[in-house]
Amino acid sequence: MATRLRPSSKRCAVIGGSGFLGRHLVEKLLERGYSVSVFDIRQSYELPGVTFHQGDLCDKQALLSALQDVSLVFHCASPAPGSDDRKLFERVNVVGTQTVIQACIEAGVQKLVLTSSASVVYEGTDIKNGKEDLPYAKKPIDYYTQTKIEQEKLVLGACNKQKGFLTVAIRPHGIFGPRDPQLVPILVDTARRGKMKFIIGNGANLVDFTYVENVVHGHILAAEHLRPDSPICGKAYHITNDEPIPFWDFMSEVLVGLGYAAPRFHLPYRLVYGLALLLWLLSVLLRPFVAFKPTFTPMRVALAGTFHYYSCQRAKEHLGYKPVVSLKEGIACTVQSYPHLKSGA
Ligand SMILES: NC(=O)C1=CN([C@@H]2O[C@H](COP(=O)(O)OP(=O)(O)OC[C@H]3O[C@@H](n4cnc5c(N)ncnc54)[C@H](OP(=O)(O)O)[C@@H]3O)[C@@H](O)[C@H]2O)C=CC1
Ligand SMILES: CC(C)=CCC[C@@H](C)[C@H]1CC[C@H]2C3=C(CC[C@]12C)[C@@]1(C)CCC(=O)C[C@@H]1CC3
Repeated sequence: MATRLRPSSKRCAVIGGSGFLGRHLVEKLLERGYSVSVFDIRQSYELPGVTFHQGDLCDKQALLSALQDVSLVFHCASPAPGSDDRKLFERVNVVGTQTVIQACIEAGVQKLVLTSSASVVYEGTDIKNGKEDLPYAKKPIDYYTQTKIEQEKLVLGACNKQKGFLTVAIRPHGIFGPRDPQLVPILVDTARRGKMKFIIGNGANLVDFTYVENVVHGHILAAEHLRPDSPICGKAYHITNDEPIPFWDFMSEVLVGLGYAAPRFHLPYRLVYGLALLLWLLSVLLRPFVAFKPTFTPMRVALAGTFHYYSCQRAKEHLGYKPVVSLKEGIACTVQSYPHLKSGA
């Protein structure tokens, strides 16, 4: 019988490696001497040292060919959080994650690092310095959050020291940086349409935003600390910039950096939330006749008007985590990386 070679510990796979976070992770892994297989539904770039496998993560056979001789897997694929396609979220985040776990076990992968989200505990109300022992949201704010919860439970529950399959989850929050397809582009689009004039609430709500390189750093630390004797097996870790900032100060710094005016006029939180709820209901009721997507969804209003920042103490103690890029530096690099989004461009 042929003996299966023990996969090299420097050979890894990044599922979702064509995406924003995934690509930054791939670049850092290459810098650190790993060879990388990317598995993604699309191929968005080419890099020496990277083998691309295009496929859907619900397809176990396709996954198995990407996981050959791989000892470490990062799973950071997900549909975009802005979508409201419940079936897609369930298929990719839940069924797909079950398939990833089965494929990892069959392929002899030893470590699986999941990109979860700090929002798994967020219900639309204030969270101040939240720790990992907060219960999962009983009423998740959307299908994205609901399926991120199920996904995290599946991955952490699959950790099995006896069978040599170790898992850990990283919970970042509000990732930003060069090539982010979401935060800065949506912000600029809203500003260009003249809708970024108002501050929702009193503007004092602190929120975590995390520069993408810090998120990458947290993932690699977790992978390298994941051993049978380590306390991190089967656990979740908040990874943020550890510099909570008023939501509207962060938005204003990015806007002003790109040449747009900062929002100035205050609107009461409850009023805006009520209006957003009404608009959302209307958009659902009218969907068969007219398609319109409100900019200020109840989810965005809640994120813009409440406190949601998290403690990274556990990551500091167990992983030796410390952000490598400050918020100020992160904002400067991000603004610089979007010349085409500058006002007047
Ligand atoms: N951005 C943020 O602020 C935060 C993100 N996260 C988590 O981080 C992870 C990465 O997010 P981010 O980089 O922003 O997202 P991206 O959308 O940029 O990257 C996700 C990648 O996964 C791919 N993908 C989607 N469905 C499948 C599938 N069925 N099979 C294979 N690949 C698939 C996407 O392709 P396509 O684009 O074609 O869909 C995309 O290339 C996600 O798990 C997200 O939940 C957590 C906290 C905050
Ligand atoms: C009010 C307004 C129009 C703000 C524009 C920026 C928003 C698009 C972002 C502000 C906070 C962001 C955020 C996420 C997506 C983009 C924002 C709403 C997530 C929902 C992404 C996925 C997660 O896991 C949690 C994030 C929380 C913060």
